[in-house]
Amino acid sequence: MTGAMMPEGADAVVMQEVTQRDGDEVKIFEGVDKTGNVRFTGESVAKEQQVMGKGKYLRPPEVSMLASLNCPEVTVYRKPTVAIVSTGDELTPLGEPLEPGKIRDSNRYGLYAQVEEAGGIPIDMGIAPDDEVETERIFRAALAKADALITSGGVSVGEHDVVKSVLARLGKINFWRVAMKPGKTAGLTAFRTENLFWIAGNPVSSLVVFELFVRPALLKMAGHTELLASDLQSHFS
Ligand SMILES: Nc1nc2c(c(=O)[nH]1)N[C@H]1C(S)=C(S)[C@@H](COP(=O)(O)OP(=O)(O)OC[C@H]3O[C@@H](n4cnc5c(N)ncnc54)[C@H](O)[C@@H]3O)O[C@H]1N2
Ligand code: MOO
Repeated sequence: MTGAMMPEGADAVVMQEVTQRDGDEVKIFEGVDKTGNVRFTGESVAKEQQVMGKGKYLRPPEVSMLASLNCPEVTVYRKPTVAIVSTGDELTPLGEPLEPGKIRDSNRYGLYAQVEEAGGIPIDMGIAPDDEVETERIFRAALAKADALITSGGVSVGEHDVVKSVLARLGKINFWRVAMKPGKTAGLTAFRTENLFWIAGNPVSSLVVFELFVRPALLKMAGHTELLASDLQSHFS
């Protein structure tokens, strides 16, 4: 009877597999330590012991622990909503035929998956053309419903690279260009309380810049205190 209260006077339990019933008697074939197979009140969590603190990530074990302590509700951070835009007239979404000179848009789908994996809620804002007015309209629409924006492509110095001038109008450019490769054209604009991350169009840049700059920011927005993967922490220290 696993889980039952100990009968009065008993202080250990023998597993029934090592016993044999013989009328009113029980034969026991294996010894058991005093208090063997007994769980005591307060054994896993002592009275007034703190089981988890602020900034703790609620994974399945934490949820199970909260349930065992009869905590049906806890205060949590809201998951950040993150709008994702690909920019460039050459881009073709999935499912459409690829015309000569066109490139399949892969960043938007990769970034979507990265946002989900980092615990955010992605909002797909589609592809913005190489046109300042339309790009600004799409960015503003995105920021009306998201806590952050990630835009890829059009951030270099070419005449079709309209993203930088739109982002300069929208807010304060905190940085643009980082001494790394891939990803050297990464930048960050602050708009009200929202962060706008700009990433080069190169698909490898997109993946790497997200991991280095965007993921830690999203984790911070979601209340996490450990922002860098352990292998990155050791690399930076
Ligand atoms: N004069 C200079 N030219 C370039 C420089 C520089 O410093 N000076 N840096 C180079 C580097 S490094 C990169 S990276 C690119 C970054 O420029 P952009 O962000 O403006 O990138 P795009 O031209 O828009 O795209 C680069 C490449 O990636 C393709 N792309 C764009 N978006 C997507 C997408 N959503 N999915 C898949 N592929 C995408 C795009 O078609 C281009 O082939 O600038 C260099 N030039
Ligand atoms: O340095 Mo560019 O930003 O490859 O990718």
